[in-house]
Amino acid sequence: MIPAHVLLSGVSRGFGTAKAPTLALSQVSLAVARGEVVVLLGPSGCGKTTLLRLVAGLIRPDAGGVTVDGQPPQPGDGTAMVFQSFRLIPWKTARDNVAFALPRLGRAEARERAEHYLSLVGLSRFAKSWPAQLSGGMRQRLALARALAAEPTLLLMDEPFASLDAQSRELMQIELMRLMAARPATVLFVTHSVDEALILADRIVLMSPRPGRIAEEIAVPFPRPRWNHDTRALPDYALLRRHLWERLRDMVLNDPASDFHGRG
Ligand SMILES: Nc1ncnc2c1ncn2[C@@H]1O[C@H](COP(=O)(O)OP(=O)(O)OP(=O)(O)O)[C@@H](O)[C@H]1O
Repeated sequence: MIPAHVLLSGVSRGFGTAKAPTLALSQVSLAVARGEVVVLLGPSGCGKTTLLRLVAGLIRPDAGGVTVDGQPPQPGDGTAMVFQSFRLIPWKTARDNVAFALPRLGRAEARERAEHYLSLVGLSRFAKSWPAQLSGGMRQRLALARALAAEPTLLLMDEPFASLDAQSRELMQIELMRLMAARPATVLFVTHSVDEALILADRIVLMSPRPGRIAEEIAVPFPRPRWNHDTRALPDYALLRRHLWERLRDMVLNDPASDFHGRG
């Protein structure tokens, strides 16, 4: 059997105080193969970000185990993260934002690598621009270039396209798929969007809240590459979309902590 790249075994993680505890994740087990794109889909508070932070080595589980390449994860270590808030350094140019993320390289080599990745995301002309001079979509491309420039084997993406307009979001999804086809990495991608999950994932992990658990895992059968035909026109797309949407809706309507509890 091929060993998993990322492995969570019976992981539980809580926050808060003894009087007001929150069980963010309860008994979560998940194996992610090398090069697989797994999308974590679920309503607010189901522990998606907590799961990513555990895999990044930013926090430790209270119970159970997390390994990356068979070892407890350490921040850095071949793993890159991309967030919804771009987390760019405002006083550095686009090129230097990317180069800054490559501290192990010499200055000239880091700049050269930065320029290469800026060209891959179509930002060569903006290498000397400040983040404030870029549109939202361009800033997210810059954040993606910065993550990819470290040439990670594991990419952790926390709602990276959520703040983009609909058109930029679709273009970024295609961009990500193209980049992953050229230089494969294992990807754990968090989203609230059913369509984003269906377009990007090899496998969708549907999570339910309070406590965060895996409710269902779905292998996404659509052929790749998915950018050169209309995946959404496939009959199975509508079926899967409806199934996921109904499950998410039911989770939200049945969650006493949700504003939508009991409606519908
Ligand atoms: N640092 C923290 N301190 C206290 N509670 C936390 C902390 N991090 C997460 N939680 C709680 O754990 C639960 C899961 O949070 P998490 O952010 O992982 O969920 P999520 O699925 O990513 O949510 P969203 O989709 O809204 O980002 C929530 O109830 C949250 O309030």
